[in-house]
Amino acid sequence: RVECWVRVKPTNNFAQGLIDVQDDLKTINIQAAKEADTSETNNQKTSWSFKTDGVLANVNQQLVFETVAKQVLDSLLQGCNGSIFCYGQTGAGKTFTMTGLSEIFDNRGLVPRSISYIFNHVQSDCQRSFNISISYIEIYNEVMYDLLPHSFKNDSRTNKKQFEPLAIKELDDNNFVVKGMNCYPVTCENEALNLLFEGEMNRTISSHKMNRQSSRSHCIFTIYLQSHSLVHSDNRYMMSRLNFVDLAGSERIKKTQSKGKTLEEAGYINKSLLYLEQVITALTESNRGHVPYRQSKLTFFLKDSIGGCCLTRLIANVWGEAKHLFETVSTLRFAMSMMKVREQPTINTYVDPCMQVTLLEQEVTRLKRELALHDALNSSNNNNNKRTTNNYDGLCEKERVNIRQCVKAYVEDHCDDIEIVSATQVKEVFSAFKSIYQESLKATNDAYHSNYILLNAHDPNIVSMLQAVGLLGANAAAATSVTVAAATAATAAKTVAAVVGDKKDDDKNVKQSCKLCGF
Ligand SMILES: Nc1ncnc2c1ncn2[C@@H]1O[C@H](COP(=O)(O)OP(=O)(O)OP(=O)(O)O)[C@@H](O)[C@H]1O
Repeated sequence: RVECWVRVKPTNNFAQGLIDVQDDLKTINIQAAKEADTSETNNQKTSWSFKTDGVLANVNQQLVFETVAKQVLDSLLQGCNGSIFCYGQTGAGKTFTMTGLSEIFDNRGLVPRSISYIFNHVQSDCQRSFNISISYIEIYNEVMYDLLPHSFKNDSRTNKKQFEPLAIKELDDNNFVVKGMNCYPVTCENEALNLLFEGEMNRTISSHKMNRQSSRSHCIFTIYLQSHSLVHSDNRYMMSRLNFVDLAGSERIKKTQSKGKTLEEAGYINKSLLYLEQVITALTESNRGHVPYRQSKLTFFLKDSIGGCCLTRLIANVWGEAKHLFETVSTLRFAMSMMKVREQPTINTYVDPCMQVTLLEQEVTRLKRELALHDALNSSNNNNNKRTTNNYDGLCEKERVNIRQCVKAYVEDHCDDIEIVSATQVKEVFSAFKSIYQESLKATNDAYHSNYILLNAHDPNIVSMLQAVGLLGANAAAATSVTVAAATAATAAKTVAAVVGDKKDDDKNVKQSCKLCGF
């Protein structure tokens, strides 16, 4: 299931006694006080208990990264899709968690830390090669924009009209593309960070009573990874992507006192968050077939990014003051729904079409060669070029034994032909010849060594002894190589065979020689 973590924004007015984080650092109990603004939560209910995956209170950005993002990143590098959401009321710290503060290095958020983590990993991985690219979009007032349009280098945001709205085009039930969305390849951490900062500049931000720099849109920063093995030359590759979803904050108009444009924005924000909630609810209902993804751009875009095959994490940002108790309860309720969404991350493996073509071409060439040989063999066997069913796979054990028996029969002169119908068989026949030859060579050598010993023909004593017994002529001493085999000492050598140059002694001579030598 989807994991949900609660991040509590530091405040001097923490609602002590109303919000109680248990020792397990997972359970949050909330008790509404009379004076707290809880009128809209539930008329009857005044206490709640929420069991989450963990509460991150008074923790630094690094710990949030390690707790929430690391596992998703490792899985991304393995080829699984992932999503990290920040959800919560306006001003609760979503953007701080996601992007952080660029002025202070230690305050950088999940996105820059993740970029750094990914590049560290890919640069030290000698097993795979990676291609990384980045896109950054926002959904503002139910219209989708590219925060990194082609002209972004010379064009900072002053007016939304400068940006072309993007449209989602459905390819089939499971796939869609965002027409016109740019996806930039990046080769190092700095390139990726530059894109993040460029996109940040283009985000729609307004000021209201609860946040001077309130994001008025849902922003989705996506890192795409494609990787090939450097070790195995196969045609498969992996593709995965990770969405960092910084949702616009839900807000109560009464509190933010939004007017005019900000009021209109708040309407869109609240409505799209409601649609997101409906999607989450539908995903948790086991027998519900239809999930209303199409109700908003946000849910449509995130269709395959909430649970399912995608490893999903939610950070529920809360502002733990008594006056925000209603929003805290509502954020935690959303987290509870999200925790019911099931997930089963899967590795996205694809076949590289170019490599597939190369491999198939190689296979065709091999088969053509095989076929040509097959035809040649058939025509020489007077088969009128008629092709028989051919097996291009390796031979089975039975076929190998058969071929070996045929070759043996051929070598021992029991037959005149070996029937061959494929190149695989030719290979096997050669291999059978080789092994039969080696076996017979070994058998001959073994027999020779068990019956004879070798004498050194350069040893003058041996030479003069052989001359004395008449096995060598006087001039033969100059022979470059003399091999004399004598019967083993153990059996007192009954036989001596001597070969001097091309002179061969017959058995009778040998026997006489042995006697003379005293063998
Ligand atoms: N954990 C934190 N530590 C320090 N400052 C924080 C923390 N969380 C939030 N803040 C500060 O609170 C203010 C509001 O945070 P932020 O803009 O991230 O909220 P938000 O949830 O994104 O709001 P909105 O939905 O309106 O965009 C910022 O000045 C931010 O620096």
